Amino acid sequence: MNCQVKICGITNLDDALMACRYGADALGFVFYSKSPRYVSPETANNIVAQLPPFITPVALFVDATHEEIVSVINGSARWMIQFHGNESEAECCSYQRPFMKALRMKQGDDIVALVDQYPSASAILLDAYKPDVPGGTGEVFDWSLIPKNLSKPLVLAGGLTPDNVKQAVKQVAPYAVDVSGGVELSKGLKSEPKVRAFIGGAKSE
Ligand SMILES: O=C(O)c1ccccc1N[C@@H]1O[C@H](COP(=O)(O)O)[C@@H](O)[C@H]1O
Repeated sequence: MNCQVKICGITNLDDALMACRYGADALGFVFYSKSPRYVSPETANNIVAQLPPFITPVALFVDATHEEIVSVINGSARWMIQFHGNESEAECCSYQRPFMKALRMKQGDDIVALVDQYPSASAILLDAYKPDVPGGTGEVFDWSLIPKNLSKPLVLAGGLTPDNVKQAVKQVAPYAVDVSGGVELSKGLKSEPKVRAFIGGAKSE
């Protein structure tokens, strides 16, 4: 299976084009102002306008307002949305764009039931849970907690790196992997060797 790869936390055009050159399928842009990877709608839409064809830009929000979301997605018909907060199915659907819903893995959660709350999602992203931090934590969760019978394509996230992505793809067989901190040089800036190694590792399985 060709595992899809999303490189998240893109803040500049050079990193975006570099990730595309090494085979990224999707690029994530963080519109959560408390994140060190925050990017403005103007900058992000300017980058998206210069992306090669067939690359999916993903707009990441954490409990954002309707106005914030619309101010981004109105800039391009190419946007897919990643909801990384406590958004309901009804809210996620209301933008009439393809979306994925992030769920943060806590011991004891009924993941199958949580996934089933989002029947309109194109995919479900599973990330590590850390209190008070919505994502981009760099932490890995216990992949053995992932149920085999999820009703949606799975995007695996949380603490993935060039060193563990191959094992993750082998063990979990996700539809896609998503990485932010694991391919950075510093917060918000991507490392070319790490991006190359990550995508190569994910797609070698
Ligand atoms: O990247 C961020 O700063 C971020 C902020 C708020 C919510 C989500 C965020 N990123 C997403 O978090 C996961 C895991 O990131 P990491 O690889 O562990 O750094 C991933 O889905 C990012 O898209």
